[in-house]
Amino acid sequence: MNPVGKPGKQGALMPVEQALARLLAMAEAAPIVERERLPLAATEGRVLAEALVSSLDLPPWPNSAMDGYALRVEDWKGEPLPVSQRIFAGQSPEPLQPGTCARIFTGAPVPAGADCVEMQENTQVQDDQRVRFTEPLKVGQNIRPQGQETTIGEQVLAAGTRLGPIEQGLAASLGCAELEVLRRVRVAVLSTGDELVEPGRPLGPGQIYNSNRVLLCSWLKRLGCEVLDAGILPDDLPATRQRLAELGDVDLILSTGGVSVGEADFLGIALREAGELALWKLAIKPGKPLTFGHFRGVPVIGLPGNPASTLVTFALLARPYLLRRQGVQQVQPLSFQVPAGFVWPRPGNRREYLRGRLENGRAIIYRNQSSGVLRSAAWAEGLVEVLEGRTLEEGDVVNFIPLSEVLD
Ligand SMILES: Nc1nc2c(c(=O)[nH]1)N[C@H]1C(S)=C(S)[C@@H](COP(=O)(O)OP(=O)(O)OC[C@H]3O[C@@H](n4cnc5c(N)ncnc54)[C@H](O)[C@@H]3O)O[C@H]1N2
Ligand code: MOO
Ligand SMILES: [Mg+2]
Repeated sequence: MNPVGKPGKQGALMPVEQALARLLAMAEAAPIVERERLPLAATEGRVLAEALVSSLDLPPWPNSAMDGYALRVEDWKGEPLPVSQRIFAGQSPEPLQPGTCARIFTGAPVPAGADCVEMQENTQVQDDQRVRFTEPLKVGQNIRPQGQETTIGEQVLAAGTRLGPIEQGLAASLGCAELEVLRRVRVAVLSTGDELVEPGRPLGPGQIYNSNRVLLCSWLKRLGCEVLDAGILPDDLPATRQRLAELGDVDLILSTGGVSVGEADFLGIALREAGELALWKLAIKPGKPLTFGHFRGVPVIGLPGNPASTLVTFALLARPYLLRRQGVQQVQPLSFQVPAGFVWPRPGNRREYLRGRLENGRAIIYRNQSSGVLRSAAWAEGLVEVLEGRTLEEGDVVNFIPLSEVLD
């Protein structure tokens, strides 16, 4: 049952669902609970700490959905009705005089005594300014009743809701100037690898530029996290231990590289020796050596260093973990089924997440699916999921996960 193998051993691969379920359970066991009260405009991307309960009826009073005339349907007997008042949005009308109608505009309160609004296009105004109604009238028509959207005391948003423009707009419509949100998740980002050089510096022999660092830091910020950029860590066991210990005051250490079985892969070893390793080696491609554990009680996710592996495992595993730490329930990206526009002749023992896009309603994939090729993801619109053990003919149905679903 325990999937965690020893370095160098080809242990059993853990299915992706099982790994995700374990990660989410561990996230739930370490929830972020500290809160802060923020001005509404500053809550974008944050998570509600408590349910948002309406303190008013919305709309607060019946109001007109149209520009036209308010009347009591019973009063219309075929004889034109005189106009007894004009009501604009923002005004407070008098009760409607029996036997009359009121000129009314969209959003204006419907006067007491009126039970119908007719749009002006279905009326004729006589020379004497009385109004004739040209279509049948119905009680309630074009009136937005009090509390139609929300009534006092109703829960409008649940705790754990991520706040975006729509939720902020909804909170504003209820008059909330501030919201109680969870504090940001603090994530330390570590790039491991002796070969890494930051962009802007010359490349020496054997060196490559560090792309994972900016990719993850930007992505985490979009997810509302507080990012501690912990720079590059050399491939060295004592240095790895020391750096992990230094990064204590965070909710998560997120590193890339150094999790496979090479002689310069030290993250997993440091966790095994001085920490605790909970997950290692998943049936996912790219991303097999994904590592999860704790170092002195601090959760550590070690994403595989290949840039496309970093991207896929962050999207499908680390992102849900981070969101669930904040109590977010909807952590899995929405996806849909499309016919494959490619052939997949050889079944794999890992679930593949191919970088693909849609063309004429079919999923096509980037020509080079190497986990080192980040360009595949820049070209792609989504991840095409190919299950373990499957082959595909053109037209077979595959699951497509839009990248836009995981980027924030
Ligand atoms: N004998 C085996 N070798 C490997 C296996 C295996 O099962 N047996 N698994 C392979 C798989 S799958 C993956 S994925 C990689 C993962 O390796 P690590 O996570 O240990 O990462 P590194 O070895 O440190 O680096 C891999 C690759 O990625 C480049 N890299 C690393 N960090 C960055 C960065 N910040 N920016 C850009 N590129 C980065 C690095 O230079 C390597 O090319 O292991 C396979 N090996
Ligand atoms: O699983 Mo690795 O990410 O194939 O390259
Ligand atoms: Mg390695």
